[in-house]
Amino acid sequence: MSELLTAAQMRAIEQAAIASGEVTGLELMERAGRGVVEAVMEEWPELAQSSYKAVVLCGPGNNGGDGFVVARLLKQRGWEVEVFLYGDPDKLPPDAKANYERWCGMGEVRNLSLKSLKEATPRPADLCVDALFGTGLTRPLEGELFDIVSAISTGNGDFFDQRLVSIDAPSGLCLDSGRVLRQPPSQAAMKLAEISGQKAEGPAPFSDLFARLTVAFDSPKLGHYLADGSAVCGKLVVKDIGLINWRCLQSPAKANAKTLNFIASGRGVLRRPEVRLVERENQVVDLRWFTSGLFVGLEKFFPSHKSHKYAHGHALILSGLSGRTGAARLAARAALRVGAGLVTLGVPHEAVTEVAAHITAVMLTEIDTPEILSRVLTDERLNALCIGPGFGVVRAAEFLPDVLAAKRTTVLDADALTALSESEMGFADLHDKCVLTPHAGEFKRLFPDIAARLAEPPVKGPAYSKVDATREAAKRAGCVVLFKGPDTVIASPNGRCSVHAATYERAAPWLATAGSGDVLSGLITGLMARGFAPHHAAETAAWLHTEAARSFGPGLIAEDLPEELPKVFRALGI
Ligand SMILES: NC(=O)C1=CN([C@@H]2O[C@H](COP(=O)(O)OP(=O)(O)OC[C@H]3O[C@@H](n4cnc5c(N)ncnc54)[C@H](O)[C@@H]3O)[C@@H](O)[C@H]2O)[C@@H](O)CC1
Ligand SMILES: [K+]
Repeated sequence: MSELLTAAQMRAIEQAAIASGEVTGLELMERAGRGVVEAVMEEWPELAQSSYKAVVLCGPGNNGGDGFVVARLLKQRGWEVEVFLYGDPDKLPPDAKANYERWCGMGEVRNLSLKSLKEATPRPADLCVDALFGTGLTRPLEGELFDIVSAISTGNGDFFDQRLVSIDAPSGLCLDSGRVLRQPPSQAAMKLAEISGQKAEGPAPFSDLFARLTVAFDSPKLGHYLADGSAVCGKLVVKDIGLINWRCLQSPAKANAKTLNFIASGRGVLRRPEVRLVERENQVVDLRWFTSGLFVGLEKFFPSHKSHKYAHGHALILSGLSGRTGAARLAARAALRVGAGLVTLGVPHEAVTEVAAHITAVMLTEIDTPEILSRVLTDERLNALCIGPGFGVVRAAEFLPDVLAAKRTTVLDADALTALSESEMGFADLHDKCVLTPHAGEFKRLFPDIAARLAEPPVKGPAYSKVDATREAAKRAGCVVLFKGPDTVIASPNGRCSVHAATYERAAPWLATAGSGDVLSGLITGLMARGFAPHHAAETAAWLHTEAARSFGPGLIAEDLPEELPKVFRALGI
């Protein structure tokens, strides 16, 4: 299981390990540099066959220190290595300084400028190592540094031949938010923005693919997955630097006083991960648990139905008016495929014929008014609800009070979210068994101030992130919020948070197709019917949704997603 760390958490872990006497900072830096060289040779095996030319750009902190280690290790392999330093060598932190000095015994260090870089690369280098900034980036790049980083971004390969490896992060990327820090806007840009009514933004050194390979240490950071992170990192490799086992083995009995203080301060080293990456490993375990029938919770409500279909729950999906019933039918099909025991569509009278013509395993009940819904919900076996897909905003506003009063596990999506944002009732009636599934536009309508903060250009680090925004939203709403995107963030009011990334090797751009969101809602509803807690259901649904899309491949339409699930389950061995 991966936990996604903030830069401060990573720093705190390193400091605690060093303070405990487990390892020195110098040794950690050596392991980091070794990890980078290893990752480079794994990514480009042709580079391991002979010796080549590298340019290494070192920054003023420990990221630069890693760069000096990489330079030394490549030189020891017989490479021609040109090293550049941005900043004053006398001001380097101690471990970086030690590695600077070791390198000085092997080769020259040039002052980093566009001119010196051009002079040193009459022919492009085979590898460029970006060791300018990592977790210590606090402000946007400026001046010549800005120009250099813009110039080296992949595609601008005057100085090197395509292979750009970034140590820890593409320099300029905020590792807490996945956003590339921008300079404050110029006066002219502000004036222009004022006229066009848009937000003024200063320049960023890059905004799309930067590195071909990014090598991080210990654990991935939030910024590797959120926002632009995955686009600018290229491929992400995380190398162990020996701290994971140390963290696992730490127990209060073994830890020394400094570590104990650290644990007590609760800064995230030894306690449960604060943000987890939703991955195959943890979802497979969870899925086995649910298909084995050992789920908890429902038995206590339906003791006599333990091995009956009711033991797998009964989901009620509310349908829109005729001509708009497709969305709810998609959701219902997904709920059934993901294993809800029974799924019923609640359909308005005038759409009954339309819906009945399309369904077989899904059941149908007529629900025309909120009063009828309340009557239907006197059947306590209906344990999960979904309202919103194709439902109509006005109807959603009428139904919402009764839906929420029923206090079932409930997914609110699409029109239900718009109705919620327009209604006077605010978030007071939501309860902790609700899941809101907004995309960016719906999120903005529901939480305009939070969305505005997230839209502010990131001019200093750590920048406000989608994790910050979703956590704030979940706290305000008092329920789980799943904020959609290629970087989906799921947060609970207690701060529990997960990131599901359909990026890097899990990218499935064809998932952005009409009706795909309705399927996601159905999956969450179905899993909640089966007894999954809301946060867990949202995580697992997001993962299965992408997995089904990846399994099907390009050409996918929303209808294919539920039908692909059996294949996904089979591939998982369940
Ligand atoms: N601390 C440790 O023990 C380890 C650190 N490691 C490396 O160390 C890195 C973190 O090192 P640091 O905390 O020194 O941070 P960085 O090396 O990322 O950068 C910090 C320095 O950059 C300056 N700076 C920040 N933003 C700037 C900007 N826009 N323009 C100009 N200067 C700017 C800061 O004032 C500071 O001097 C990690 O990313 C990783 O690569 C690894 O060696 C593993 C071990
Ligand atoms: K870097």
